[in-house]
Amino acid sequence: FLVLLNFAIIASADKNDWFSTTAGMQNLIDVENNFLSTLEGYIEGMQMSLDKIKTFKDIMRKDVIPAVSDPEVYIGHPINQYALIKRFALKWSRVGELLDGYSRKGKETRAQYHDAIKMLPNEDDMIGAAEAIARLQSYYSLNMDDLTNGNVKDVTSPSLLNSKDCFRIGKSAYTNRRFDLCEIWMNKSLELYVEQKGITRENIWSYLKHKISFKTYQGVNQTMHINAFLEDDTNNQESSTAGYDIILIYINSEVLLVLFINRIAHTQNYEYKKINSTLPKNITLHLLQNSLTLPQAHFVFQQYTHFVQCQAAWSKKSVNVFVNILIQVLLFYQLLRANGASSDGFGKIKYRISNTAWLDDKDSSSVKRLSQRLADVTGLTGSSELLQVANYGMAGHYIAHFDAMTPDDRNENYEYGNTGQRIATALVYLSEVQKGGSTAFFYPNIVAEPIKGSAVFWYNLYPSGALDKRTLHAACPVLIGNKWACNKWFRELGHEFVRKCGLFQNAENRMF
Ligand SMILES: O=C(O)CCC(=O)C(=O)O
Ligand SMILES: [Fe+2]
Repeated sequence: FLVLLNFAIIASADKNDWFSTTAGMQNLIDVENNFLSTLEGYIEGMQMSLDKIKTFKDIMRKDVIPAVSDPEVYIGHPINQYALIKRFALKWSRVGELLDGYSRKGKETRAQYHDAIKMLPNEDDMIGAAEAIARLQSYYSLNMDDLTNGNVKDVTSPSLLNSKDCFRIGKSAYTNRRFDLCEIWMNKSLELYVEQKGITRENIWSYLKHKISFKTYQGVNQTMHINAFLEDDTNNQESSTAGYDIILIYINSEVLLVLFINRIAHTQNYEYKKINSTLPKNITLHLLQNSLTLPQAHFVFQQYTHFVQCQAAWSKKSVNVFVNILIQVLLFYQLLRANGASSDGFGKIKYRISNTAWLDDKDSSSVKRLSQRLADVTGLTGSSELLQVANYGMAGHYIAHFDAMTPDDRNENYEYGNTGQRIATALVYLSEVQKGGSTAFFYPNIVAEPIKGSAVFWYNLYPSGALDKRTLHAACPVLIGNKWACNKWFRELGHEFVRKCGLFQNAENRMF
């Protein structure tokens, strides 16, 4: 502006022959002086703006250094995930404002950021990230002091949660009607409060003032709902002791499967945070039994029909190769945020936080081999769905559900398609998860820990076609690590003769 002004003064003056008199030349000195102050002002402005950019850049660089040093480990930690989303949603999104919009280079750079930012994490992701932290804290009863210091069960993060972060997390809990969690986070926000832009103590108090109503809030408790749903069945079942038989199955001297066969145990405890019995992770070799042929393996497999954890123990090396190929195949697919029915219609849902892709046997020889292997071992060679690969996100989970449709679903007129119900599920783990991410089975009260290359198999239906409510299961939130898994769902069509009806409604699954 100043530069223009000075030009204006000169332009408005008559053009003299400056050389013809010294009197006028004095004006030139004033003009020069003005020019200099103008330039100095300009430089100072530029300098300030550069300093701002440099400060911003330095702060960002400091945050990014630990991320680039080992991205996979970094991303496996929930507080880092939160920090990463926050950097994009709240910091990178504003970088354009710092850049000068006048020079050609400045304009270009601004435009580049602007275009890229549209694709990157935004406010919605920030809310999702805040919800994820609240979910982890509550499911795994994480210590709040540790958590805000970036320590999750002794795995540390260079990122911390400040008062504003706690406020944001508390707010998301409030929106989700988790007033109990809102209170915890708002109290923490108050504790960590220091004078800063965009948040006052009053803001925090405005949430805490609702404390009385928090306490009296009676929400619909999903766990209670599930208990009620299962109650009629639990009374009818005879109880048996929990325990596992372990059988290893060899094919051509290569271990094909390890079966963990558990006998069903009864419990009234359906909350997954309370489940602490885990399946044994390391298989002891002295439990090895006889080497079997594929039909024999098939036969043994069929004897144990309820909850079977089968460890695909083909050599560790080939498991890695297989997994890598599968994940590479995935790169050609767009992973989509898992959709499902919710009260808001079909769309983004909170009960399942994962991205999924459907892979066809035609897509790659490894997909085909996996489908074939699952069909061979289970004997379910009839209709099945494409392989569904899932990658879980921040605190990624899937709340208690049945894979098959429930009578309620049917009332809502969901269609089975022309292949019928999902009679069975094979859930194959494609990665291990450092902490969390287990699959919880409520009725036998066991959790399957993801073991890369292993699978859990169960029938969702009795042979009569009735839903087996004991298959209620959930994916527990991923606490630390990256979880990849895939589902193969076998449908009814084509299995009519493979899996015949028993003589009564709840006849157990058993092959003859
Ligand atoms: O990932 C898991 O542990 C369970 C997934 C699941 O139950 C499903 O996708 O239906
Ligand atoms: Fe499931």
